[in-house]
Amino acid sequence: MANASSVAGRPAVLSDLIPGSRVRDLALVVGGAGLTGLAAQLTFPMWPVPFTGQTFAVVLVSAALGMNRAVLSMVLYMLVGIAGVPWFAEGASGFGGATFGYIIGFIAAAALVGKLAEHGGDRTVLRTTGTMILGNLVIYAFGLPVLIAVTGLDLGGALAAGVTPFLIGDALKIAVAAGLLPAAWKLSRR
Ligand SMILES: O=C(O)CCCC[C@@H]1SC[C@@H]2NC(=O)N[C@@H]21
Repeated sequence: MANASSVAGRPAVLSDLIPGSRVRDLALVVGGAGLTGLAAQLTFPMWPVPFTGQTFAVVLVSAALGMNRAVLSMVLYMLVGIAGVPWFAEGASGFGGATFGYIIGFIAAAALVGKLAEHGGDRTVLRTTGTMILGNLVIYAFGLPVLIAVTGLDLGGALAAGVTPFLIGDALKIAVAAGLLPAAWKLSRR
């Protein structure tokens, strides 16, 4: 599942530095879903939307894996959770619910963050921060309509329940993730 630049011999995203192909890709996809499931259990219960570690995992995994593998990883995360594995926030599973839009948003964010990373959006702290902020905004954009539909909140109420309380925490998660990727590139000297 190589992308254009890794085919040309230059690693496009961090995980291209790992040798291998199919088995490597499978391990990365499964590992990314697993990390997101673990991060979902780092949670601070709030109603109707809990604070969790998921956004940290989503932006980190997406930038490190690139678009195709990241999208597959988040689709796997969603499908396994729908199938009954309790690895959504607070040990939940199944289809639907007030926070299901965010889970769909993880897939869209994976596409955007992964694509931007393939084009160098994870090479400096500043660029990585911008890439990850965009990904986080996509997660909110998918989360809000479902939150409104399921809870009956109006837009103002949904923003107050589903976005505003998370701005600082999500920014801190991005600050950590945005420091890790360029540092890893530097260590790899590529
Ligand atoms: O039910 C789930 O597994 C999804 C929970 C989504 C939580 C959202 S993601 C964006 C925002 N940041 C957080 O820490 N929590 C919410």
